[in-house]
Amino acid sequence: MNESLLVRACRGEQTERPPVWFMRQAGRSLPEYRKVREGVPMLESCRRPEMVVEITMQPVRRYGVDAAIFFSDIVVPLRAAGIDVEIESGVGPVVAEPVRGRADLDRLPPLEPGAVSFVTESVRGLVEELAGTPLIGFAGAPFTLASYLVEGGPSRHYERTKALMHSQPDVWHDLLGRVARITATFLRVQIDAGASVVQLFDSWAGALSKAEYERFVLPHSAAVLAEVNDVPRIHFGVGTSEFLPLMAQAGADVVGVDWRIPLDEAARRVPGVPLQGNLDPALLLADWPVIEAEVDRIVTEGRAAEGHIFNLGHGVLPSTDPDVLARVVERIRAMAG
Ligand SMILES: Cc1c2[nH]c(c1CCC(=O)O)Cc1[nH]c(c(CCC(=O)O)c1C)Cc1[nH]c(c(CCC(=O)O)c1C)Cc1[nH]c(c(C)c1CCC(=O)O)C2
Repeated sequence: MNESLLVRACRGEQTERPPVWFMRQAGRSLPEYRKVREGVPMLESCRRPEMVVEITMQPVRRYGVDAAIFFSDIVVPLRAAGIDVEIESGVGPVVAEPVRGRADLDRLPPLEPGAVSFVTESVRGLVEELAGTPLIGFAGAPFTLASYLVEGGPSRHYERTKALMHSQPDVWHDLLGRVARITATFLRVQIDAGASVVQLFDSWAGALSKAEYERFVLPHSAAVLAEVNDVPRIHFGVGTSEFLPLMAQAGADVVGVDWRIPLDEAARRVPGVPLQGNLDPALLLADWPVIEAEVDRIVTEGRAAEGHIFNLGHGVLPSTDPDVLARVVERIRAMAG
């Protein structure tokens, strides 16, 4: 497993071609996914190992990607720790009783590994089924999870979250410390069951200034990443180009880059750090010659980095044509020479 293209790129090796996988490769862009999920609520599907194995395998079978991403959700560990959270279709995570002050912190107990035994069972089943293709375990980073807990759901401006961090910093740090422990446990369970690599998703960290990230977020993401340093760690954010060095400093082996800066520019910002990215997922809806040129540009610019994992700059959009993703994989695989 250590010799998979993915793990080699994570270690900073120049590979004959970049390994390729897609964030949100398992999910609504696939008709076979919609069929399996019919009538089963999202979080319920995450608790059924057979379904998790099937959905995780679907894009691996269809595209021949170089990694599987565990089918779950960032709120699964919160729910397992006892928080009343649901995923509403077309909306995202919705928290029944948002965290607004100190009194609410008691509702965030540690996550007992036994409460996610369905994760252990799913990962074990997957590792067997994957027969050598590496499995990426994942979790939401403390900030992104806390934003849902504080706002009560998806947010445009994160105003309650920012107000809390600045007005009650002690409550904020207590909250992020608790979420970090839950996140670390969730990742540990996946690693112990056989995940080869982990990715920490700080999808909404780009809402913050560099100074806010450094003071209010970085120490907590660093605490999570320090606890899982026995496997390669990918640290991903959207809109985080202005503080890529801090994302690396938090303890990442690989930094994820969205589409806002080219990879050679990203490589200058974090010298020596392997990169993952960075095709704009919206462009997958453009004509094929446009996509082809973008794929080639990204692979070329990625050579400036110490190791490159080809991915999108954010998740696959539900309206994406799966055949287009198949062609992207085909084009990259053909580069092996
Ligand atoms: C912010 C975030 C969430 N969840 C996740 C993130 C970070 C990644 C990112 O930034 O894209 C991570 C996630 N969610 C899911 C996966 C595993 C599948 C994969 O990546 O291939 C992963 C890695 C499944 C899912 N998670 C969700 C779906 C869609 C649910 C469905 O099929 O009905 C899937 C396949 C639901 C979800 N869960 C969340 C959102 C915003 C949504 C979409 C809501 C909607 O538009 O319906 C929270």
